[in-house]
Amino acid sequence: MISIEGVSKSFRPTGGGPPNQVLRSVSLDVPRGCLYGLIGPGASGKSILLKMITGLMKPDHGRIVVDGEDVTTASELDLQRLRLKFGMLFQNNALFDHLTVGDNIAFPLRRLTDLPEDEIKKRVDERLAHVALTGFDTRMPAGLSGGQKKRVGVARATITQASIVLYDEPAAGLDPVTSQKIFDLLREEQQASNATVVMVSSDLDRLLTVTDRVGMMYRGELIFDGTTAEAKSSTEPRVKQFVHGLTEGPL
Ligand SMILES: Nc1ncnc2c1ncn2[C@@H]1O[C@H](COP(=O)(O)OP(=O)(O)OP(=O)(O)O)[C@@H](O)[C@H]1O
Repeated sequence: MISIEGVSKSFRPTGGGPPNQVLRSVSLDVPRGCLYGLIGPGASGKSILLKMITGLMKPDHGRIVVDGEDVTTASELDLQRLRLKFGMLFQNNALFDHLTVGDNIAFPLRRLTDLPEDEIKKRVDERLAHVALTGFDTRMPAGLSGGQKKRVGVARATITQASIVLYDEPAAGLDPVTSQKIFDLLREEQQASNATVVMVSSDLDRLLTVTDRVGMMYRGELIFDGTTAEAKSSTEPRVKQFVHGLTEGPL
């Protein structure tokens, strides 16, 4: 369960001028075992909210409680322990080019746990099988297609069996069929582990095929929170325009 309570954040421009308020008193509960899709136009605050859930960025006001622990006041030491709870696939969190596929996937386990190497290898092989890349462990990322790289990213994000998994644009740059396959894979992973997942994606047509609930951000505010069906039938003009990709409307 992720509980976001009245979170606000502003940035001061380096050259002076008025602060840019990027989150405005956002409150939101993501229930355990929910696949939550966070949508909204560019620069509306979606990625910032994901970063705050991990404790990577602190809000100016409000707090975020993850499985009963307040990540906004957690010390660096607490956060290190808490990061075992999190699997992440961030927008620019590309694979390490100098590491093999197997070492990329093993990376969170080596950094966050002291599991023996044979156990790590077992888990890497199991993850590779899950994302249909058995035998790819010694390959280098440069030799993979875009879709294969994303699947390696999914394997890395899920290897610690984290109870909370965050994805920022997990299928960006892929063709529609490969993109749908990535979303289906994420959904399967989430259901198999009953993880709580928050996913940002601008590929609404595919995102909304796998979400349980949807939230829409607009200029730093959460203007909608409801089930996927409610999002699709919303009459709120901004939500309706965005969800259905209409050219006419307030956006
Ligand atoms: N470190 C930072 N310093 C200053 N401003 C920032 C910083 N990070 C983000 N912002 C600003 O916060 C706002 C929200 O950014 P965010 O990345 O959360 O948007 P987003 O909704 O994820 O957008 P997109 O869909 O384009 O990725 C933007 O105006 C951005 O310029």
